Amino acid sequence: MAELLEFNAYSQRIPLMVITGFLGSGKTTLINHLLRQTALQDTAVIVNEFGEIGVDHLLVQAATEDVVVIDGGCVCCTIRGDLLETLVRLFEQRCTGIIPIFKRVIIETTGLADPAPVIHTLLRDQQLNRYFYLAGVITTVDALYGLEQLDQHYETVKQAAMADRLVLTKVALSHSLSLQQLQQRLQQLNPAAVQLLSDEKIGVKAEELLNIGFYHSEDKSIDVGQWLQAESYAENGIVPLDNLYKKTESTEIRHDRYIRSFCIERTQPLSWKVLNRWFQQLVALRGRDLLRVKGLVYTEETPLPILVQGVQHVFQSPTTLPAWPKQPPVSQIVFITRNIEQHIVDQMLDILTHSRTPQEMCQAALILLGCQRTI
Ligand SMILES: Nc1nc2c(ncn2[C@@H]2O[C@H](COP(=O)(O)OP(=O)(O)OP(=O)(O)O)[C@@H](O)[C@H]2O)c(=O)[nH]1
Repeated sequence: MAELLEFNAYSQRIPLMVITGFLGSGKTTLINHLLRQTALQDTAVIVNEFGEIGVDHLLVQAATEDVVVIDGGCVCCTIRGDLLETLVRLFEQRCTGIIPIFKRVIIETTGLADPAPVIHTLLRDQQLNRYFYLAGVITTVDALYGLEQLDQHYETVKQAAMADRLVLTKVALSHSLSLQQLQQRLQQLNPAAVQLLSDEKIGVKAEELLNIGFYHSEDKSIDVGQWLQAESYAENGIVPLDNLYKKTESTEIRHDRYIRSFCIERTQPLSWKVLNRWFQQLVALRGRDLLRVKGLVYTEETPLPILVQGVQHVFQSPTTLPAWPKQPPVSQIVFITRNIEQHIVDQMLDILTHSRTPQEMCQAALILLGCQRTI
């Protein structure tokens, strides 16, 4: 996390939304629903394989080699080469009038894949960040098989942990008790992500999936409060995660059992150097287990808030925002981790804040190294 980004660059960039979710959890079905709605016209959709898009052929207006233009001006295209290449190519085609001027991009990830590499590219690639920004992550969770998938596939846990919105699909097929249990587990796993219920016939309202990041491109407004939802992490801390498993005798590995979500708060301004060192130690020693980090920090160097976000070992360049959402200013950094406890992360920040010598700073790293790691 080196240079600070100025916020005003955002208004000139195109928002990117990632739709992820386990194999067969309903990503394509959801996208098909969304593309039919006027609120999501002027959207470009990128999928991994052309055949997979399954866009309703009745919607298709024109097709070239790897791009389909849909009624209403949406564009669907396949990843040829890598994601970066595809996005740049789409942007060029948009500028030269080969395809309609889209206002946002949806990227559908493959069901079995870890969504982190896609998110890393979107957060960090400098060429891409000149034209686009990551506006949010939407994760589909199968209401019928979601509980089982959370138990058995760490990818499902990661996909849910990285989400800004969770869309529970196939709700009409699921039993109300298991749906409730799934919602509870997802709430524990990712307390800030709003859960939307969906089914093949109903879908979800496009408006509920727009404006899910801190910057709303539609009206160029900022809403860090709803993006961060720091309060939901505080409430979440009251319920021990393991309580959700008491009713079962099963000894299977339950991947989400090791997920922790919490918010670190400081009312006093922090040194940017200290914050940087804190993130660097966390990333260097446990980057793999930092599933999602989002925060607004109050530093000694500027009266303005600085926004930080990262997924595992990749952080976006920190961005200075024009004003605090509320007074007095306070640093709030939310974490979703695998097997890293709040008190460790909290203690590390305290140690680094009061350290004077390199030996003292090492103490913070030693605490993290000393905590249980294996799962
Ligand atoms: N009843 C019902 N079926 C659904 C729903 N969503 C998806 N399906 C069905 O589930 C199957 C998989 O849906 P897709 O939308 O292809 O899922 P996907 O996540 O895109 O699948 P992959 O790309 O293979 O990972 C299809 O047969 C859909 O018709 C839903 O909400 N309700």
